[in-house]
Amino acid sequence: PALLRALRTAVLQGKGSDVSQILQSPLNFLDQSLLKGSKPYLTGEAVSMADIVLWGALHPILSDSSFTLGEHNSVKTWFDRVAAVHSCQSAVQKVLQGKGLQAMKSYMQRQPAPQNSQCRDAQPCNNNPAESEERQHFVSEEECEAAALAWNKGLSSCPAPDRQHPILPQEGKRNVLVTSALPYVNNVPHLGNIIGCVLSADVFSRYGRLRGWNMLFVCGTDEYGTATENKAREEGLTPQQICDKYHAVHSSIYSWFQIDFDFFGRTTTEKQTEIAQNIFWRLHKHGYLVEDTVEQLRCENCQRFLADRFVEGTCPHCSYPEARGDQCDKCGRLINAVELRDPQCKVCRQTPVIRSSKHLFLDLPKLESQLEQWLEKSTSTGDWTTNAKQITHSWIRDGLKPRCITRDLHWGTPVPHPDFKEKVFYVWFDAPIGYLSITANYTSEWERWWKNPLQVELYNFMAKDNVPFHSVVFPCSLLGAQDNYTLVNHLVATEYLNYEDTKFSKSRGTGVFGDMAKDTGIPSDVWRFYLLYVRPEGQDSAFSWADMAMKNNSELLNNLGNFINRAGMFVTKFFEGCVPVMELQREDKELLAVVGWELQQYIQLMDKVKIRDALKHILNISRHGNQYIQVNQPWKKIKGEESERLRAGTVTGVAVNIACLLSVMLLPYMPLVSQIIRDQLNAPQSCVYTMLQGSGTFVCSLSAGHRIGTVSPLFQKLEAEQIEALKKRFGGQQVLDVHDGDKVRALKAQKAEKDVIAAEVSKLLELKTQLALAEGKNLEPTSKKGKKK
Ligand SMILES: Nc1ncnc2c1ncn2[C@@H]1O[C@H](COP(=O)(O)OP(=O)(O)OP(=O)(O)O)[C@@H](O)[C@H]1O
Ligand SMILES: N[C@@H](CCS)C(=O)O
Repeated sequence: PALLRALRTAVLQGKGSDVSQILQSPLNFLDQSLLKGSKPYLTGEAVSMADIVLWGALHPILSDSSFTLGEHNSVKTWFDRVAAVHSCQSAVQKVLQGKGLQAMKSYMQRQPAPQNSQCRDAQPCNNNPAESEERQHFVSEEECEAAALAWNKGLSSCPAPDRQHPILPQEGKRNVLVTSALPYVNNVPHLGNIIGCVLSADVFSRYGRLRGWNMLFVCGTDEYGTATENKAREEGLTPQQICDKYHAVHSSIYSWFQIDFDFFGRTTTEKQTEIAQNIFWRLHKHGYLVEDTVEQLRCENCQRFLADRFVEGTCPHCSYPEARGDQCDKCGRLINAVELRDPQCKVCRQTPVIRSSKHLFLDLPKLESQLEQWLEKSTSTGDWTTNAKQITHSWIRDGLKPRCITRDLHWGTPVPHPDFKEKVFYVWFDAPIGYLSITANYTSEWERWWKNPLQVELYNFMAKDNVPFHSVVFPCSLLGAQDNYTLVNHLVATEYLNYEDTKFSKSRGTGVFGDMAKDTGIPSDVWRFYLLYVRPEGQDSAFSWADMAMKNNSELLNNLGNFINRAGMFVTKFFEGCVPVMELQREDKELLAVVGWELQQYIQLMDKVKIRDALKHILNISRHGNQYIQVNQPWKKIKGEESERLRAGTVTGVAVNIACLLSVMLLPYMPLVSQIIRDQLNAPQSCVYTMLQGSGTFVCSLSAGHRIGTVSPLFQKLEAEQIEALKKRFGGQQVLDVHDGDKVRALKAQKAEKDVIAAEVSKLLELKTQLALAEGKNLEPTSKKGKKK
């Protein structure tokens, strides 16, 4: 980063004279390293890759006549030595073509402008090896002293917040109600579903608890509607059986991912019927429901109206050929099923016909001005993600239309109106009411959360496709019901996580699914870490096996794990397991200030639910820590004279305290690893609640004399072959699983025609062959085992 700044200043701004100052600190560091190493090259007696890379990077600046190396004699000698290498000389010719620094101009113009201005122009800039061009905080004398003062205060006796159920809003507390979108109960959740809703909400809830807020985190399965009816048909089970089966599947996957709900419920309950019908009658009473006759698709073969997910066809907006009857997966637009081009019944693939039926509509246009008033307040005072604001804005801009809230189905909350008694509520009218009914199943005092907007702050977590239902349709239901409901204050929507190069899809079986993650043998904390590292914040992102291995090996193993393990091992090996006496020098105080600054950035970002960005600051801290250990070399100093041993002690003590801080910051992301670190360090429980208070303070939590526990490595390397094997094993299996386990069995259970079953069996065999080929297995002739002669 310092070099990029120097180049920018010299090449684009023509301020060559500022370059020495910008590069001073990294060049000091390099000079000292060369001096200490007393070797001709960076890593030893022979020129290495490190020499070539660093020399090549520095060459344009250092070889420019306007720049003088001043006191940096070791750098100068080294630089000239590498420059004498023949291939380096020819590379210089080829790249700079005799134009010197100006040859870099077009390259520099293509580089993004630095975004973070922590390190102001003309100030010395430390080199931060983080991936981005992010700058380290430049530390003043006052900041160093303030950091040392704060550190010396140590832990306060902050009491652990109680988490006694039922959790209810409390006077004088920040009462935070967190929901994550209720996943449909029609299949096993994939990694996209997990990061999009439950995992993000979990991280924020855990963080809120550490901040001492009074948090309630509720979620549950969304069980009504065509998704369930379809699945029941496919599996030859009743909708209730499907709900019971997949509710258990979801619960067990979330518990493996350590999603710490206060309550995980479901929507098929009496409370749901009671509350949904109550809201319905209130809307009816206040005149926000209108009747209309609508044209609907009906499959004469199946003898049913084809609502929502029972029908597929070409999207009238973007021509995506597999759009559903309620929403297009590609453009995200909501669709009226009769508008689909070439519609097909999803069950029998016949073309449906159009029939009319009488329905009830939520009168959104009548609620529009109330909605806009509320939206203006909520979006300006709360933390709505940019996509949430944009999607909502585009809905309002296009003008609201009445929305049908009833369906001709069986599996749903019954519409209580006598003229519509054959119908049920549309799942998107019903599902968000699930948040209320699930809370009601948790505590009879649920209204203290849900009818208490002055005392409660509501955060809704979801992915982008769910936004309009949470920002427009559901708020309109609640506003129209006029019962002082708590409306969303912070709508947090992710973009999509893609699988390698394609979209995750439950119904299409693409991607890695929750149950597979468990079978990989990779710990759930590592899955959490990687998903949060690539959380689609601001733009779509992608899960990639190779990238997961790389992040595990570089960030977790080499950076974070390495630092924490080394810090603990030094205490164990050199100080008999007791934290040594620390006498802080300027360099240590500077580190305390830098770490404190990273901690404050983390808190500011987490407060704004920038979960992915905040994680980078944890990794920055361990990078600073590694550098600090590397420069100070306590393993050497411990063998020196008294003053050196004291120095080794200070460095070890500071490092192990940073490790303790890291365990606290990591808790929302990797709860198990966080606990293991604190167990290894035998850290006092109060450290968890002290350091994240206010704007964040890095205090000494393991003081001299503190005895730590047994230290052991935290992470394991993921080998390339292992990842390749996992990719093959899990990459495309879901299609086969669904096919194998469900379809053929269901057809047999339904006593389908022989040739229909035979067709499915042959598809299944084909898939098995493809899978075997993908796994590199030899193809055996089909076994005749068990066949009757
Ligand atoms: N790729 C994704 N990345 C992030 N969140 C997602 C992704 N796909 C779905 N979600 C979110 O997960 C939740 C469940 O979505 P849903 O059940 O529609 O999953 P799906 O894979 O799109 O299913 P299907 O393919 O059957 O439509 C919703 O909150 C949705 O916004
Ligand atoms: N079941 C919906 C969310 C309802 S809040 C979905 O999974 O998209």
